[in-house]
Amino acid sequence: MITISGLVAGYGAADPILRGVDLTAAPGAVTCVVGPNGAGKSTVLKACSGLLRPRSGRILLDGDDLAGLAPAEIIRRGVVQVPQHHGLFPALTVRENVMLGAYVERRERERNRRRFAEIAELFPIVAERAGERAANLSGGQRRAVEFARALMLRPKVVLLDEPSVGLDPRARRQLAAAIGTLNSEGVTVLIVEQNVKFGLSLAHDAVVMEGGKVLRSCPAPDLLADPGMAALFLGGGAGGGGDEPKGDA
Ligand SMILES: Nc1ncnc2c1ncn2[C@@H]1O[C@H](COP(=O)(O)OP(=O)(O)OP(=O)(O)O)[C@@H](O)[C@H]1O
Repeated sequence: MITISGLVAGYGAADPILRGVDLTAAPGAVTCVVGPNGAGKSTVLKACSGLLRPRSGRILLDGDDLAGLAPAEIIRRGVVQVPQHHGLFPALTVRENVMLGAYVERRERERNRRRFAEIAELFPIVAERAGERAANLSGGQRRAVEFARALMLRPKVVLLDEPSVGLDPRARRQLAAAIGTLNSEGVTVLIVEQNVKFGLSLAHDAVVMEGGKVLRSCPAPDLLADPGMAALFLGGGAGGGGDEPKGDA
């Protein structure tokens, strides 16, 4: 469980982008953060993974405060972020890319080898294309390999920053299946998604952000059914992503 309270964070000396964010990602659930462009959604993930040092507030992982810890320490504690773009090394094989997920524990060779075998069972693409260069994969297949890599250290929490960007509908279905696989491993998933309907259709819980604050937290189906949602997202320029019907995943 991740519990964020009073989180204030920003870039350089400028005014903070996050102005007191409170949100919870329930254990074993998928929580989707939505909101207009510039709301601060990705900034929340950067603070959780240690890429951005919060100015104040707490980010509790099962009661321990992660705020201000170094990224490598946060990974060791069980929180892994899947980056938005260019997550794989194209010249390396699928296997090499997945094994990099255990880089901070690279001396544990035997344990990592066993974990790779488990992950290859969870994600068929990893088993089927293990020896092939990542450059040869489709967009949806790459996302699956990125998720596989994120599982190497048995994380408690996986942070996904706009995973559907650039994917066609078929690849989005593969992505949805891969997120289901992450979740079936008992991982808590915190996802930021521009494609609001797609993100909410995968999620148990929803968090709406605007202007660096949380406007609303509720079950994802409640937000999907809310007629005010379209006004917020279409009006706010986030584009609603209305091409992905609920349940299509
Ligand atoms: N590295 C950075 N340096 C300075 N400002 C930044 C940086 N990254 C983001 N920002 C600013 O922080 C604000 C929030 O950005 P953030 O990426 O968190 O928003 P978001 O809700 O994820 O929106 P989007 O969907 O457009 O990515 C924006 O005004 C953005 O310009």
